Amino acid sequence: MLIIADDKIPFLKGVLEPYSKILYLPGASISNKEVKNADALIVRTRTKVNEKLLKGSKVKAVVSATIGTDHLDISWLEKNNIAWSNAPGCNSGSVKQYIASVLANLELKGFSLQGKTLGIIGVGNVGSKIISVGEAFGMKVLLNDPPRKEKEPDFPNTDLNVLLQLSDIITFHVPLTHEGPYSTYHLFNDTTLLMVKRGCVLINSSRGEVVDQQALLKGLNTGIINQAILDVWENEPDISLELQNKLLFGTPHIAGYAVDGKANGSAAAVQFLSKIFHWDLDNWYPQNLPSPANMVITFDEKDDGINTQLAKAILKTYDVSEDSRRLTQNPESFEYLRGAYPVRRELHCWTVKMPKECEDLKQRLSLLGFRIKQQ
Ligand SMILES: NC(=O)c1ccc[n+]([C@@H]2O[C@H](COP(=O)([O-])OP(=O)(O)OC[C@H]3O[C@@H](n4cnc5c(N)ncnc54)[C@H](O)[C@@H]3O)[C@@H](O)[C@H]2O)c1
Ligand SMILES: O=C(O)[C@H](O)[C@H](O)COP(=O)(O)O
Repeated sequence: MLIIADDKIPFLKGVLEPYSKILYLPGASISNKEVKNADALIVRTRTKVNEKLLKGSKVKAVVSATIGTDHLDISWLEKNNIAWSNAPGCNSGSVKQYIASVLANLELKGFSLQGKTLGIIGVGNVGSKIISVGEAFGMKVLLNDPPRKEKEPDFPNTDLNVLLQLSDIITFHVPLTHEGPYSTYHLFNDTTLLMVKRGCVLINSSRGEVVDQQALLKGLNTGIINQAILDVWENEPDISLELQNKLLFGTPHIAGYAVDGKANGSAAAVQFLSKIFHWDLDNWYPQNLPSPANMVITFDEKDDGINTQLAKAILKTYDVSEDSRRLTQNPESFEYLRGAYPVRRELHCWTVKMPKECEDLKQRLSLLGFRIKQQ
């Protein structure tokens, strides 16, 4: 048996070898020639899994160690009886930390978040975790997810245009889709630009093509949009330098790249194949995940306001401005920066040591997912 695996998926080496021959290849270079004799594929977003790749092969199963599925031609896979899966929710905690870090930076730059409105478009695994980030900073939170509203009549949906008009910060967490009533390709465009509250902040960490970059540029050039933060871009890795220069932060598609998110993705991939090929890895999970040396945060800046304290705690776990700086220095290193990503652990891995009297701060830190130790 032969499995082809993307060589950038961590924690896999040695795990599947007792069950199959494994060929590790760079994701973008996996082609029909290599795949011909494979039984299964383990991919990331960089491998387009479609008829061109799989035609004439004996592949029986494809798994992507990612949340997104827009690189998989699902209808072709299903028509050809090829079992497939992604890793739902795997790095949602990592994206939560990314958005928390963006908000923390905004707070410390003087964009006071208390009482402002956060509009979340797409409220699935990631979007639902962003609600508590907004609430922790004392923001009002509006949600837009028409597919959920259709299935769950009680879902508190805000019409897209209303959300755009009322939100000080708009953040996208939708899948990239090109068809159907809820298609998201260029969901943000010239028309929706005219709906937003003047001076708003736009964040996109979903897929680049959800936001029409020309419309975003127009928004930034005219002041309709005050600041924009992009983790995902049209035409990755060839990003628009004109746009990059106008962003508050631009990062190389790493919002989901905390160690925890990657470990969850690898585990989901292994467990999926284990069930199909009847190995005894149905509950497999990577051991000894790498961590920073010290994951304890001590609070003593009692004079800071509560949102400043929250922001400082978040930035001790992860500062998005550092990822943005690295990409600004080397925009052509987009893929390199992804491959050589430093160790980052999600918020729930960090302990905050704090004085007993700060009950409100404690609640807000808990909303963000921190472990709390009161002294
Ligand atoms: N930048 C990164 O590193 C990173 C990491 C993880 C996920 N992502 C992207 O974020 C997307 C969302 O992740 P998720 O785990 O929350 O996915 P999910 O499938 O759990 O949730 C997506 C939500 O979007 C909703 N939706 C679909 N079309 C919509 C529309 N037109 N308007 C509003 N809502 C709509 C769906 O109903 C669903 O609730 C992924 O598909 C992936 O593309 C990016
Ligand atoms: O869809 C996802 O899970 C994320 O976008 C993920 O971070 C993609 O990572 P990649 O497969 O490109 O390494």
